[in-house]
Amino acid sequence: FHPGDRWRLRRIPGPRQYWMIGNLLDFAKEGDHNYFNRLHKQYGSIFKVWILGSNVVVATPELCRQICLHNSSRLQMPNLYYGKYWDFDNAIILWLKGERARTVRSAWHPMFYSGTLEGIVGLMHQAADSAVQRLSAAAKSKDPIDVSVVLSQMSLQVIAQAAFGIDVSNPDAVLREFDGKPYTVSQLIADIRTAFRTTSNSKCQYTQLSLLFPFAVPLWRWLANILPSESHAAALDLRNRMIPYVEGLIKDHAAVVKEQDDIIKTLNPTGDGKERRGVAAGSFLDILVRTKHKSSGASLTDIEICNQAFAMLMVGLETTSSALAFATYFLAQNPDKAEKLAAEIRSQPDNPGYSDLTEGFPYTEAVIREAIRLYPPGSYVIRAAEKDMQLGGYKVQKNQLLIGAIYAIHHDASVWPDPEAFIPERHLSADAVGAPTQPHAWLGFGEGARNCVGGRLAMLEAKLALVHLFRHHSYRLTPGQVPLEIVTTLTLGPKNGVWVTVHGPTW
Ligand code: HEM
Repeated sequence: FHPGDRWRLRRIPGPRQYWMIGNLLDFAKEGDHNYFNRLHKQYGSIFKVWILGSNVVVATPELCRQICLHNSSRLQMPNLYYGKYWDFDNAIILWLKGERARTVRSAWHPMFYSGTLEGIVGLMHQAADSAVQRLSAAAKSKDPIDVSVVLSQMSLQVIAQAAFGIDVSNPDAVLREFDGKPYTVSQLIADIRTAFRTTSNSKCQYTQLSLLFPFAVPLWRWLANILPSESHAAALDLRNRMIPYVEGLIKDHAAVVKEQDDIIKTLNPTGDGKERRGVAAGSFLDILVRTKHKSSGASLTDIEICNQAFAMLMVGLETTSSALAFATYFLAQNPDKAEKLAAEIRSQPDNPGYSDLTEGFPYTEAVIREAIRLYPPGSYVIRAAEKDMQLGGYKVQKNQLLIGAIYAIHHDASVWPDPEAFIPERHLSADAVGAPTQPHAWLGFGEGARNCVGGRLAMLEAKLALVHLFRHHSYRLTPGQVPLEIVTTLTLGPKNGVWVTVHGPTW
């Protein structure tokens, strides 16, 4: 069906590809992490698959690093939307390329400077305190609780407050009204989850058809809008709420900025209003509104700003809370490690500040890194080859889609001894038992110019959360969850949550 691809990649090993569907069925059935892991064991460090296009998959730290360092764009998913928000999907950071990607990424960076992060540590303590209160209530009632839900509410509280100053602690609080109907915090949370699930829309038949027959995209777009699939309809529906909501925030922000400028000008008529310009810690919107495109000097459009705001809520929520849920899962299974963690936490001040958290708590950090190693929320990276290149002894051509199979690398016994075991100590020193046998083997935040921008925020929040969760409580898994069921949408997360019973500080 794709004779050109078949011929070009003929020397690279890989599973049999079926007419039209390639390897899509196995990929969908097994989940990307299991599928690439199995193929890595069968075919080695480099192999080819066909999943909505031909892909060359690499599964060693060195090759993964090579594709990430030499290429800085990914696959662009087809845009199947109509109407006033059609441009929205063209601004998703994950798919941006070249100068536009650099500008938009640079708008994210100040969010993660030390000064900004220092400013939101207090907020993180508050959010973690609320999570602990819910866990204490579960300890009292002795009822099992899904810790992933508690952690995801905590992450949302942090990210929504830090980025927009929205208080999401009350699920019934009304954020705005649309056509006289209230838009509440719980609806926003549901919308973020749907947005996350439908971002790449790879399970929608029209997306699949567009990737199979790209020349007919206008036809698939038309069909998607008159006969939408379930996921396309959900994605459209939430755009009609979330985009006006964020647009409203931008308008409010502009009004506040103008008011402040007016006050400053009244107090200091010769000034130019720059006194206000110090970036208020946590105001992602403020940073975005003032970002200019590097070449044209033009401001970001409202749609671009909305999209980043949207993305911040999505990626900031699911990834960190999944990593924390996984960490709790492994700690609940390994009481000796949980005890060691609790001992480190109890040896430190109650409410550690920014530098205590970033410079201290080595075991806590090792626990998080180990949880992400075993279940990386970003289970693979994608790049498009910028030019013809040699990869693992094979020639690949410009524009070839390349995948770095993070999960498979993290589970490779030749890289990580005893790979299925939860051993946080392996991250503490190069000669520790279980330490990786190769450099750059931990790829939890990706690599290169398109690595995770939010890694520092994620690590800070995760450390602080564990400090709160394990200072006063210990956790036992409710039966029937080993091995944990995993779901992969845009990221990898626990399929049915992580159910635990909550107990006192020690086992
Ligand atoms: C434990 C939590 C997290 C994990 C494991 C994680 C992992 C990843 C991975 C693997 C990538 C792809 C990197 C690559 O292609 O090389 C990525 C990209 C990204 N992450 Fe994270 N992430 C986490 C938290 C966050 C947070 C909290 C934010 C922001 C608030 C964030 C924002 C982003 C963005 C914007 C990108 C795309 C960057 C680009 O395309 O240039 N992430 N993340």
